[in-house]
Amino acid sequence: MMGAGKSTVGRALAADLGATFVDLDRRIERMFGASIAELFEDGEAYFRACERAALCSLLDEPGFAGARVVIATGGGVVVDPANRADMAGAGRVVYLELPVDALVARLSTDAARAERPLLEDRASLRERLDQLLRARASAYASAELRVDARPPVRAVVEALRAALAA
Ligand SMILES: Nc1ncnc2c1ncn2[C@@H]1O[C@H](COP(=O)(O)OP(=O)(O)O)[C@@H](O)[C@H]1O
Ligand SMILES: O=C(O)C1=C[C@@H](OP(=O)(O)O)[C@@H](O)[C@H](O)C1
Ligand SMILES: [Mg+2]
Repeated sequence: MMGAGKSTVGRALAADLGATFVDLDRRIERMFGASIAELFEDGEAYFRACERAALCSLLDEPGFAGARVVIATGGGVVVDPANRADMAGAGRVVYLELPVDALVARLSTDAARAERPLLEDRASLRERLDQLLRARASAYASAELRVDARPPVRAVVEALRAALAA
């Protein structure tokens, strides 16, 4: 989910593993020459199409198969079943799990919400996150691995490494 720490933890994990790090949101922005917020101005469906195109282009890159790559996706990538299938086929998919209270705490700044149009203009951040978590529960449950995202970044990275090595 947004705010769980995918971008932060993913970058640190990649550095530890000597792997390439890709933040899919940044790749979408480069590919389409627009910010996430700008892409959402044409509607969520348009953003999802851009997101799918960016994921496919990454997974189809020559040399991707067998490369050491850590990808932090956006939290909504799993809404499209085709993305779920492609990610499961391409690598190990990890769900970073965080209770809604902690998500609210991490997403309460204006900057965090400006980068995440789905959370803008909502009276209650908690209600919106609860609603999205309910809608996405089965998609998140389909991940191969689930890691507790509450501890400090370093501890989450270590837990990820242990889960991936098991
Ligand atoms: N383990 C953590 N403990 C405390 N704060 C964290 C942790 N992981 C990430 N954060 C903070 O939470 C916010 C959201 O993190 P981010 O990596 O952007 O999440 P995501 O990519 O899943 O939306 C950032 O301010 C980040 O510094
Ligand atoms: O969960 C979502 O639908 C989204 C998550 C965001 O990424 P983060 O999960 O990195 O915040 C970004 O892709 C977009 O705002 C939509
Ligand atoms: Mg992110």
